[in-house]
Amino acid sequence: MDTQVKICGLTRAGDVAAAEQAGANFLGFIVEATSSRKLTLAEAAALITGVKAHTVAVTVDPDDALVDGIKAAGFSHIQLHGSETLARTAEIARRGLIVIKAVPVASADDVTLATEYSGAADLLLFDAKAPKGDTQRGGHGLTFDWSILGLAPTPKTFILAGGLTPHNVREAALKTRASIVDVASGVEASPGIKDATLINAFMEQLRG
Ligand SMILES: O=C(O)c1ccccc1N[C@@H]1O[C@H](COP(=O)(O)O)[C@@H](O)[C@H]1O
Repeated sequence: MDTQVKICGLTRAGDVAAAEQAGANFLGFIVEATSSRKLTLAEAAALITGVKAHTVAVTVDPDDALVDGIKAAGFSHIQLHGSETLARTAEIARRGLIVIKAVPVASADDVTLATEYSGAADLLLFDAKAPKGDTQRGGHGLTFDWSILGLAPTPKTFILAGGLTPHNVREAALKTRASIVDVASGVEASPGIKDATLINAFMEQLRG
């Protein structure tokens, strides 16, 4: 299976090395957001030095200064995991980063709505909805009903996130035909602290 992998919420150099060694294609860092995995931009920038995989700065409603800082720091991608409008997403894309727009999914309508972002963002990421009242916008380890993605047209290339683990990643990839699968909590010992054994198991299970 040639599904690509994004390992997200990295906070330590050793975990970055373990993810790269395991063959992750995208490495994600939560920047300046309400998160148990959050880093300052300077901390995240230090972690991507020498990294060969695509580097993703995960943000929630970033302002222009943060977007420009992320570009200047050398990240290839920015992930928008907040309430960015279509216009704001297009505006951010014009600032020169590859844009991933995250969309919470609970119904076919959410998928239909998400595809409106296809023209503005380079990639769509489907994630589970955050629990009500939780200020952290992602990384909850919650899955959503993957069959929903079959109820509305999806782009040919998209990212599947939300509660993926070594135990369910193969089934998720087969059922959704996602081009990229994304994991944060499913390969962790605790928030932001990855477990190399789980990272390797995730890759092995996906590859079958
Ligand atoms: O992980 C976080 O702390 C986070 C905070 C704010 C926005 C997004 C965040 N994470 C993203 O959520 C998905 C799903 O995480 P999980 O695998 O269910 O734990 C993750 O891949 C990040 O892109």
